Amino acid sequence: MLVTGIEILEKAHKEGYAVGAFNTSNLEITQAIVEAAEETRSPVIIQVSEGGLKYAGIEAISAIVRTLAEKATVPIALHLDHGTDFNTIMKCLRNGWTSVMIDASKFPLEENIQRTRKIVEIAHSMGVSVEAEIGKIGGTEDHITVDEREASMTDPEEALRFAKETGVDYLAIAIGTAHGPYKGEPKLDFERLKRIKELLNMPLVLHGASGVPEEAIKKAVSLGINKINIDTDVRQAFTARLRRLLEEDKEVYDPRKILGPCKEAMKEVIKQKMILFGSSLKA
Ligand SMILES: O=C(COP(=O)(O)O)N(O)CCCCOP(=O)(O)O
Ligand code: NA
Ligand SMILES: [Zn+2]
Repeated sequence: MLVTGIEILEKAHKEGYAVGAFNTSNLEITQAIVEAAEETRSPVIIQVSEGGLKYAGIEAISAIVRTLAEKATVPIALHLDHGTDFNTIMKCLRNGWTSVMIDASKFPLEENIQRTRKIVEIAHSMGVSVEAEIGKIGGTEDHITVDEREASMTDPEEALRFAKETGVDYLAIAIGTAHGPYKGEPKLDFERLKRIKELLNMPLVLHGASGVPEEAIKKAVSLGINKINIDTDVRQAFTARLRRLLEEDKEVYDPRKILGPCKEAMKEVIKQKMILFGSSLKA
């Protein structure tokens, strides 16, 4: 069933587990996420980035996700990932999204608070939950120095003020992860996470979780992460299966015979994540 993000994440926060938030931009990825959630009995957040909306068209991808989510027997939220454009966020709200992220983290704190509060007021008036970001979660391609990385991490006291002044439902924090594949091993600042959770006592979001070792994920969940964003690992599962399939079968030409196995490969990766995050059997 289609539910709001806070319905899923409030329970995860109270019971101390995390829920996967997986990006989609087409039918097969959406099917892989929903089937993985059904087979592991997990709640799940299906999210679309602004790039994904451009690729699929907001009406089409909204119809695919909402149709599959409403038929599913596990709770599913439809979430806008990294919403930066006001009109795009409003379009998602008009298209039945049940959760939106306003990512104003590139602005100074005061402006991030103003922009976030505005979206919270509108979304809450429509019964939709809101995620925001404080601190900067870059991409692994960003060439930043160690001090810059340190400076980009979330300041716990600022996070407390941000949460209080915006009314946001769940907060994306920067504790050392980055979008995209990692070159070395990411080092998460667990002390910082622990402090933020103690101060805020609300659902917290980890971006850039693909490529983070399982032990670090488990520790982050034990310290209070409740929503975990995964995109790169699913993309890589799709592409690895595709390459192998075309290598092994030079004759195949039916997209269903190509996309079908790729969907299965993505589903297996997603199921493993759901079990790792502790969301299996929580639906
Ligand atoms: O935090 C994450 C995922 O992080 P990951 O890369 O570690 O999986 N996300 O928020 C997903 C980012 C998706 C970006 O999509 P576009 O390419 O369409 O802009
Ligand atoms: Na990553
Ligand atoms: Zn992200």
